[in-house]
Parts: sequence; C-alpha cells; structure tokens
Amino acid sequence: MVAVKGELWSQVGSIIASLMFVYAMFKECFPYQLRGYLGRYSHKMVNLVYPYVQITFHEYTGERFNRSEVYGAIRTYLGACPASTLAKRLRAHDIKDNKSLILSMDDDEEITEEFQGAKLWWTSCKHVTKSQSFSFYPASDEKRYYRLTFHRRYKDLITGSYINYVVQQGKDMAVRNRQLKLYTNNSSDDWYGKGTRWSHVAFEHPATFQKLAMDLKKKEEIINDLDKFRLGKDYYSKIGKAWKRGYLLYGPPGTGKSSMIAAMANYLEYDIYDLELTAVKDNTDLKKLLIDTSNKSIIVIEDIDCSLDLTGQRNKKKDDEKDEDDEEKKKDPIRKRFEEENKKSKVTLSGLLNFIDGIWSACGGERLIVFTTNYVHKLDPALVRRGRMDKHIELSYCCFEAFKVLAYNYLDIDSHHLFEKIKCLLEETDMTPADVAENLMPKSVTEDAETCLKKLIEALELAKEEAQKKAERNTVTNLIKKK
Ligand SMILES: Nc1ncnc2c1ncn2[C@@H]1O[C@H](COP(=O)(O)OP(=O)(O)OP(=O)(O)O)[C@@H](O)[C@H]1O
Ligand SMILES: [Mg+2]
Repeated sequence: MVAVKGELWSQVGSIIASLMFVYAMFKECFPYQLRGYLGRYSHKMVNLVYPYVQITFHEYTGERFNRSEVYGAIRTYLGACPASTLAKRLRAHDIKDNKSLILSMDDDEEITEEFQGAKLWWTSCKHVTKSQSFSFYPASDEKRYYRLTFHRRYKDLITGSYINYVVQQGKDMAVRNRQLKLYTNNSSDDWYGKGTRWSHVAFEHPATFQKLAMDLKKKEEIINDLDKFRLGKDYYSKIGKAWKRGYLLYGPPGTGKSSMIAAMANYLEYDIYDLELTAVKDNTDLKKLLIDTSNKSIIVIEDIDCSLDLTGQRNKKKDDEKDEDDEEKKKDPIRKRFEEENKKSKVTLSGLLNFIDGIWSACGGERLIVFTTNYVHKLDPALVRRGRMDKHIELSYCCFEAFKVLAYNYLDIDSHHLFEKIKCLLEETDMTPADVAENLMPKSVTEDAETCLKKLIEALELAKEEAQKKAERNTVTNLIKKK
C-alpha cells in the first residue's frame, strides 16, 4: 500500500514537473506582470501538497561534454542492484572478456529500492532539445539523467548515507567489471559534429610483463615503480604533488616500447588514451582533451620526436644543415605529407609542457603520461626533465635474459644446448627483440624448437658479418676524410 502510494506520488511528481516544464516553455504567452507571480506561487503550491523530494543526476555536468563520474557510478549500481531484476527494459553495455553482460536501466524505466526502511524511486530520464543547427548526429542533443524521488522525512538519510553508498558501490562494481578501453582523439574539426573528443574500442592487447623480454632487474624495478604509484594517493597528497607520473620509453624500433605500454595497462588495469598530436588544433584543444580523460588511465604520445616540430623553438639548426634537410624533405613524399599535416596543428612545446604538468594536469588523478621515441637526444630537455618525465626507461637490443623469455614464449623451452652459442652471438651482435622473436616463431607445424634456434643463429651470424663490413667501410671513409 505504502509502495503504491509512493509510486503514485512519484507519478504526481513527474506530472507536476512536466507542467512546470510546459509553463517554462510557454511563459512568454503570459503577460509580463503575471509571470513572476505565477512562477513564485506555483513552486509554493507544489511544496505544500507534494511531500516528496527529487534529486537529479545529469550525465554531463559543467561544460557540455564533461561526463559525470557520479552519473556513471549510479548507472552501474542501478544496472546490478537487486531491484533492477524487476525492471522490464534494460540496456546492454560493454561485455567484459565476452563473458559478463553489463546492464543499465533503459530510458524512462523506473525501479523501486528500499534503504534502511526508506522507500525510494529511481527513474532514468531523457531530455531531447531541439537543435538550432543541422547535425548528422541527433544523439548529441539527448541529455540523460537519473531522478531520485523519496519522502522528505528521509532527506538526511538519503543525502547523508544512501547516495554515498550508491556511488561507492557503483564505482567498486565498475572496477570489477571493467573492460579496458583504448581511446584515440577525434580531429578537433569533428568535435562539434560527433560530439565527443575521444573515440574508443575495447582494449584487448595480450602483452604482459611476464611476456616482455628485457633485463629482469629492470623489469622488476618498473613493476615496483608502478605498484608504488598505484598505491600512492596519500603519499602524493602528502608531498603536495598531483597524482600522476611521466614515463619516457626510448630505444630503437622493435625493442618493445609499445608492448610495454600495453603491459602497463594490463597490469594496472588502466585505460589507454593514445593522443595523436597532429589532430589537435591548438593548445586550448589539447587542454580540453586532457580534461576529458578519466582517472586510472595512461595517456600516450608515441614517437614524440616526430609528432610535431616541438624541438624547433629551442634547437635552431645551422643554416647549412637546414638547406640540406630541406632538399631531402622535398624528395620524400611521405615526409612532405607529414609536414603538411603538422602545419594544421598549432600545438606548441609550451602547450605540451602545460599539458603534462600545468595546473590543469592536476584535474583528476592516477594518470600516467608516457612518451615513446626512437631518438631521445632529439627531444627538448625541458620536455623530458625529471618531474615531467619522472622515469626514463631505455629499451634496447636483445640480451641473453631477454632471449630466454622469448624462447619460453615462442618455443616453450627454458634450456637447450644451442643456448650457449646464441648467448655469445647476442653479446657480439645487436638484434632487436622483434627480430629475435620473428626468427623464433615456427613458420610451419613441422618446424621444431631446434630448427627455429638454428634459424636464429644464422640470422645472428649474418647480422654480425654485416656489422663488421659496415664498421670496415666507416673506417675507410674516415681515413679518406682525414686525408
Ligand atoms: N621486449 C620485447 N618483448 C617481447 N616482445 C617484443 C619485445 N620487443 C619487441 N617485441 C615484439 O616485436 C613486436 C614489435 O614491438 P613493439 O611494437 O613493442 O616495438 P617498439 O619499440 O614500439 O617499436 P617502434 O619504435 O617501431 O614503435 C611486438 O609485437 C612484439 O611481438
Ligand atoms: Mg611502438
């Protein structure tokens, strides 16, 4: 009976809210003198006869595209709470590891909950505004929110405990069900059409630290560093620093920089935001992208040395060097196209420095910023100084320890009589883990571990020979230059 009464009041509330909305739409039709009078007294009337309180939680707060974390937590909670089993229309979201379905209430659905004796109603609402401008994406004008209705005698209980409980539960559930996401930034020109700054897909990269081939001590050090960061909320607040950390990964192509980022994301269970700087119009848009990233995330800028001409402002080239370079650029069509792309972006070094550790970088927390480069010496020292890029990690050519990890990954072996020979060759020759891995991968079902190891030995010997020839050629050239 109480529930029916409450539901009735909830409906009455909705009707009154709708009438007030209609009044707001057509208030221009009333004489000016009447408007203020009507507005004041309609609110008083509602308060007199309607004993229920309503709180709304909007999907977007503040700026138009700032997604509310509270809304997200409520959505998760309501999709999984026991009361949701009575809801007839649910919406399916991400499916974690293709196993568990994540549900939320569909539009205009209502569920009833009880909390410490208080009855309350959650309604999922959608408000569609008429857009003045033509848009290919009408969905961008839909504004969703949850409305919570309860008797005013429970106001303290609901605002003091229940809402905190729901948000905390929702956040915990979201962490448990979390499907990691890989985001990429949409071109600044498309933001207002599509309505979002980032697009995402499910992140399903299988890289882990266990599979990463590198010096074991270094690997352990990185894992400890990540653990310390993850658990460092109080520590960062104690030392008065924003809860973020910069990693610079550098080394030749194919040494595992991108694989390490994927391993970090899987280890920490953080989303990845892969930032393409050339698609960002200017420093203001860069700031907006930063604000729109979530906590527990890794913001990645790959190949930072070629993302933009960020070094240009400080390291002015000598004129003769410049001319030679310009000639080369003209000949190379890929480079020419790349230069043209870069011209569209007005992101500057100072804009990027602000992005990393300006005041805005402290919005939210628990974020890693990772830069990768093949040419660490090309970067401006201001960009990579400690405090911005706190940890510099060199990923280098394959050592014997790294080879053993690869042999175990690819061939399921941890010892073999050919290992000793490979160890010697790796000490004399530079080969990237990517090349070693390629040689170790069986190319047919008949290829066994021994065949693959022999293939690797051949490749290493060839690489050694080529390196020797190159060194001899260089010596001769240097001698000629000296003469
Ligand atoms: N250290 C490593 N451990 C395990 N696999 C590796 C490692 N380095 C490279 N690989 C293998 O080589 C491939 C290429 O590696 P990855 O893309 O991580 O290199 P990278 O350093 O990012 O190269 P680039 O500088 O060209 O972007 C990966 O798919 C992976 O299979
Ligand atoms: Mg890479």
